[in-house]
Amino acid sequence: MQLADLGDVQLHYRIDGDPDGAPIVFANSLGTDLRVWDAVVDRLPKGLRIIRYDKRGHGLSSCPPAPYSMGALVRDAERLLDHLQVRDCMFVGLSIGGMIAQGLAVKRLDQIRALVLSNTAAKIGTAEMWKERVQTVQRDGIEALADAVMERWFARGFRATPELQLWRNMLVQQSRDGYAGCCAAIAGTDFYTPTSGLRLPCLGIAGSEDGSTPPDLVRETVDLIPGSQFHLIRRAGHIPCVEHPDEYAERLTAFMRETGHIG
Ligand SMILES: O=C(O)CC1=CCC(=O)O1
Repeated sequence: MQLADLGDVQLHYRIDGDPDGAPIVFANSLGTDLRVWDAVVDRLPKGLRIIRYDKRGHGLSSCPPAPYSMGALVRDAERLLDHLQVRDCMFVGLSIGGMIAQGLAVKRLDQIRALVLSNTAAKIGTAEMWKERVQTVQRDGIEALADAVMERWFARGFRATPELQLWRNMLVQQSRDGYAGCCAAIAGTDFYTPTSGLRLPCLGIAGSEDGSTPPDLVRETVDLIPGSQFHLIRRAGHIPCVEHPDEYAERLTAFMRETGHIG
């Protein structure tokens, strides 16, 4: 558990695995922290340098005043990777983390050699929808959204398990300002044109029951990058790394082998 002081923001990050291994970086979604990757990290092959971080306003990172821009979130990731001297990583971005991944790949191809765009899109929702969400959070807190968010995050079967409450707790314990700040960043993001210009190995991952970024939307985004692969996880919502870590880690590992990221 470490903190990178980037001046205007302090980012909490964690590194597991082999310090000299091939780097894989994970960026999580709105209202979550780096614990969403715990089960996947446990299932990855040995010998990787596994880096996870909490974006601004989330987890144990600091929370600058909202709103945030996508440019700021991308710059945070860029500065963190420079701070850690990361080059040629595989970058796995979940939802808003996948938007950060697209922005970073456009800006710093020296840092990223392959992308995993999980449950994300070039554009998510409408500006109006995000504006309403910001208003609700600022007025009534994250708790007011939590039940609806659980329906999008997880498929029906998982929602019936006691584990659901843990993830609901994680959501409502996030900072109200940090959550609203990131909603504003998503509202202002449309990466269709820049992402269309990307040329690097890309894997899209979608959940069959994802209520936030349905499979067709994920596929439409990864299809912007020629040669991309697409993997659908069945009986999964928006956070399949939590619901189906075995399948998720297997697919990541296969992609790392196919792209030569690991031997
Ligand atoms: O809360 C949701 O709808 C899920 C989500 C959208 C963008 C993101 O990062 O999470």
